[in-house]
Amino acid sequence: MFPTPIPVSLLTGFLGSGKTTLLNQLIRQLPRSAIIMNEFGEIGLDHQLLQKTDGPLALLSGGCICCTVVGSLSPTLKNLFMASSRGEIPQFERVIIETTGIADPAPILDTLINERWIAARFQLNSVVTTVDAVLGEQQLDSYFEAVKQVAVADRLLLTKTDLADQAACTALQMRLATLNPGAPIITVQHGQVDAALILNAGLYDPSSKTSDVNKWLNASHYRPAAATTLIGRPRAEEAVHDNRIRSFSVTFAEPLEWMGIYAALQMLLSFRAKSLLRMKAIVNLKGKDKPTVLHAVQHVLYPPAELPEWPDESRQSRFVFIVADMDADMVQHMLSEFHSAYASGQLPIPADPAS
Ligand SMILES: Nc1nc2c(ncn2[C@@H]2O[C@H](COP(=O)(O)OP(=O)(O)OP(=O)(O)O)[C@@H](O)[C@H]2O)c(=O)[nH]1
Repeated sequence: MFPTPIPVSLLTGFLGSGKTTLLNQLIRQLPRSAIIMNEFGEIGLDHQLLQKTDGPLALLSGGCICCTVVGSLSPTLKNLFMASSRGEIPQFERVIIETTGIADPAPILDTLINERWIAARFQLNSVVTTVDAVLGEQQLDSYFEAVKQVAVADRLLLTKTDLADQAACTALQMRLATLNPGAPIITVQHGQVDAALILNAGLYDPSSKTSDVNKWLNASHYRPAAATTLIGRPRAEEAVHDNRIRSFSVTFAEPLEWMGIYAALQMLLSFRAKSLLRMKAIVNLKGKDKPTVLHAVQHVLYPPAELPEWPDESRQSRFVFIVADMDADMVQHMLSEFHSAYASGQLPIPADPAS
């Protein structure tokens, strides 16, 4: 038996958008946090901007955490855990990973989910993305990485609002809400924010020790797949990256065949991993009274988890997707066709479909 996994929050956001400033505020409120900072250069500087913290601090220097140094994340987490268990460093109750400004969160999540030793002890709790109120528009226009960081966030923090005019802030907020309708947008100045508002965005809230699936899924904020052919603001030249992103929901009234859903998701994850930025779902599976929750990021599908009860009266299966360069109709079609093929016996169900 392992103890409750330690929550891990991923702090991302474009270069200079205020990640370290925010981190300084967070560690004041959450002194028992272990901090992992990823810096591009061989000699990192960012950590020198970090104020003194009571918790342990680890640096991943010399490359980006999502590519060159991704292999270092797992030993770093292991070392922190073991050193804390042996009493060599202070005990910590959460981990905050600050990525470089252009990191892709998927490989980081891959480490957290697919390495068994790590997955038994750590659990992703939130992806927080900072967006610069002054330069954010321009960065979203120029860099698809910035758009993806917004699209995968659980919480969006609009920083430097003291420097931007109100109209620009409002326009940027509308753009962010279009790119990621499910993530609350919180405005911050000099990183000042209540940590409780931005951390604990995962399905399981370690502070209250409860799951709030409706809050996590936020399905009502997403348009149905059929209504998403044209979303967002008009297709201006400079918003070309935004036009590649689609967010939508897919619902099913009838209980679903797990093997069909699993096969459809595996196809998407295997062949369109780069396009599947994020998927969350609460699913009514045939033969099960309780709901199953699913969560995927690019090629990574979290292990399905059964919830103790339905969050409301509805027994519909609800999926929300955030995708890039992928057609909402195609996704809906695949889920529906694979479900039907297995439900009707066209495709045989293996003896133990969950394995
Ligand atoms: N005026 C103002 N300045 C801010 C605010 N937030 C951050 N800054 C400043 O913006 C600059 C960049 O902030 P950082 O926190 O270092 O940004 P970062 O995202 O960690 O930067 P990289 O690690 O280089 O990607 C610093 O000079 C901060 O003091 C804010 O809300 N208002």
